[in-house]
Amino acid sequence: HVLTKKSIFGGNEKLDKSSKDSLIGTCKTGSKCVPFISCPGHIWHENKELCSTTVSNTGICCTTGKNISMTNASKERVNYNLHLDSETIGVIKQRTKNSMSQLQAKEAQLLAAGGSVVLTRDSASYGHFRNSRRFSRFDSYEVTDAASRALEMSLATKAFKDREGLSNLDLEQGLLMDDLSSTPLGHSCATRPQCPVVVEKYRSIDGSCNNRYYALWGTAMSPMSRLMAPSYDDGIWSPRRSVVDNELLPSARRVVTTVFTEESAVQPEFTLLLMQFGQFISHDISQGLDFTYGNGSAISCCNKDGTKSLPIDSRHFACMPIYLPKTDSFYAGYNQRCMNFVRTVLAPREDCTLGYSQQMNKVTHFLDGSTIYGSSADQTAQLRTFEGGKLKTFNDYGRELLPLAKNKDACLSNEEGMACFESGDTRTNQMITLVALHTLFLREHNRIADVLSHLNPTWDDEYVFLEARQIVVAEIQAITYKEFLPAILGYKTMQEFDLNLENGYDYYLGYDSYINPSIINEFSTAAFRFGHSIVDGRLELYEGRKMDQTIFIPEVMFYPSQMRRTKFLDMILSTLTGKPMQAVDRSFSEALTKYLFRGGSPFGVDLPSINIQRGRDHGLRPYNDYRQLSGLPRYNSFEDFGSEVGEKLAKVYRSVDDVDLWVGGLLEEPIEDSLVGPVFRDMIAEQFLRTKRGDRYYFENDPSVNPGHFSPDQLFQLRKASISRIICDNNDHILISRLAPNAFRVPNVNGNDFVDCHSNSIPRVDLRYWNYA
Ligand code: HEM
Ligand SMILES: [Ca+2]
Repeated sequence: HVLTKKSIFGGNEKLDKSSKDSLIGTCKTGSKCVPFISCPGHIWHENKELCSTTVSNTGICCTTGKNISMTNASKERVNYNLHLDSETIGVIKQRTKNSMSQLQAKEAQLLAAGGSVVLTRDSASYGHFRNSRRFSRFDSYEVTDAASRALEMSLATKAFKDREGLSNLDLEQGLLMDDLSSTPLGHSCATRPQCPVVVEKYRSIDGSCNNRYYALWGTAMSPMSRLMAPSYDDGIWSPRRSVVDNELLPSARRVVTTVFTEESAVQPEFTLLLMQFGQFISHDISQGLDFTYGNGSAISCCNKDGTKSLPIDSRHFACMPIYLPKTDSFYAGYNQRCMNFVRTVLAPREDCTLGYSQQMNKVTHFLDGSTIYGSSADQTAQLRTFEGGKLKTFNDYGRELLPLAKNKDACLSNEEGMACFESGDTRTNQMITLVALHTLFLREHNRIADVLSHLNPTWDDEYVFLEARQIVVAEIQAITYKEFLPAILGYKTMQEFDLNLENGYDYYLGYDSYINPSIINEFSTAAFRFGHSIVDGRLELYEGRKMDQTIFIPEVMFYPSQMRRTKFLDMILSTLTGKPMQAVDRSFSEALTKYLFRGGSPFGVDLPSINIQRGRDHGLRPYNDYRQLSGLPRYNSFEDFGSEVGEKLAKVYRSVDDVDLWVGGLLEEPIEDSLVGPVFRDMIAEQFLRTKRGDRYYFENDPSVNPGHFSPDQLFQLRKASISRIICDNNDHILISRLAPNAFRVPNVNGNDFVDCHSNSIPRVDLRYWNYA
């Protein structure tokens, strides 16, 4: 019996049934059995045909793989074409222009008035804003320009919607399909990259032209994609409201203090390194930036002392401050009633149509080491030495650290003797354990560059750089799919979604040019933020057996100077690989809920509240809608969440259909051997499937797809890559000579026993297979 693997996505490769376990299932010809989430457009189809994706899991027969998102009500969709004639466009254009000038005039007015409309550097909210740091002045200009063009299109959509009397549903269904590029509104559209005619052997730095037909897919500064159309009150950008009476949703902070706790419970199987690697790769694939004023300064939405939010007409249009209840168990003690929150910048739609707003992803959507190399040619150039293919380092008395940041704003303090680092990602200094990972991969690049130069003496700087980068990216991908994802998702899900690496010398044959590799908004704004629950607020550092210190993490956020202590990196790595992470549950360290980025002030910001608010900012639909998307029954009452949590939810939300995605997802029971519940599991698995199947340069792809493909021998080597090997090869060799073979798992449990770094149990990627001389 022969199944067609790629038929639904356009290809027609024949596969033997026995070759892929994930293809168990019987569907009519022309359709494929996939997990529900992989087939969004069809979930709501009347004649849905069920099938089984693995022995135990139910899926759906799917005839299209295009990422079309429809809402529940799409059955009632009326099919009519709207024509944007030149008169209509003229009117819209004029209205948009007026609205834009009004916004600009107001901004200027706010800035001129001064006072509390700009954040002060000493506040915790300014620490939060540091996560939005632009790389350079030019970078800042580019973001602002793209964001304001996108905003223009949103305003144009509003004008059109009002004029034609359209409903929100019309917008959700993407009814406005006319390409406006040749109309007067065209200048607001995304600039389409010019792709080289000759095939490029290496992936571009900004991710452009990865897809041969959709050059923008996955490119830095392009919009995030979505599983489902957004839920906005106006159908365009204003935050959703309660389904009960269209009143405001409960304060995000009130949800946090009512539903979440701050207890510490360890996850005994996995180490803190799993947490830290998770943040590292989340930074590789996603970064939303907050709006700023045109001059780059940080927007404040609260008054100076935080006792109230600024009135709507005297604050920036991107303000969405978080209301802090008078009775708040923590912030009330500091008389705080307002937490700053600024909305994410928008990106022009790829297809130059009118429609709902879309959030920009600042970095390349691909898992391509952009945290190391940057997401623009400009940025990469500043990180390279242009000698021997290497990246710049700061040589601190013989220890190679990340280069020092020139930007005074990159850390809390950037004085003489302190340290503050530069890398391909502007969030590096946020966490000292994150700095440690960046340092390891920087050293790995330079280590590989040295070996390659030695093996191939005729190669010039450029060639060594590109080859070393390609190997480092392959290692990151191998570690992610071989070690990281199985820990998060469990082996069954890895199989069901076809996420495992191929074996031996085989190429992966699943690339599909119809798959949009872009980051899914629901993934980065909710599902992958499950990681905030596994953070431990305190890090115990030891020098051998001697206790060195306990770090309360807010003390080292944007303050990584201790990296300069000789034994510090090794101590950090010992802790990351030796101590268990926290459990995935509804409990968060107070380091994140009370003291985040506090710097010198007595209180910080609350990350869980920010996550909830961010979900509303990005128009994420309520949790229940995504249950349906995953093929699960909707919850009808709060009780369905379990009686204890249900009661808590009922205290804050007025309907189960109001519960925010991030909240609902975290409250789920983990399924089978996975760390997360079914909805988050589906979203994470679907994202990493697209990240793999939609990346032409994915390291296992074959020569017919990947112009920079590896040889079978090289692939065989790359599949040996492991996070333990990366640490063994790139630590300071002062305190670390032994590690467990899988450093994401707690050592000395289930055979994951410490071995010497020279042992074959932590295999090496043998670079002699890159000898072309
Ligand atoms: C010490 C640990 C961490 C800190 C202090 C931290 C802090 C933050 C902050 C401040 C944001 C931006 C929030 C916003 O304004 O919306 C953020 C976003 C995010 N975090 Fe974390 N985080 C940590 C660890 C993690 C981990 C372990 C993961 C995943 C395994 C993770 C996944 C994410 C994701 C996916 C985003 C959204 C990125 C984007 O699209 O902008 N974080 N985090
Ligand atoms: Ca990337």
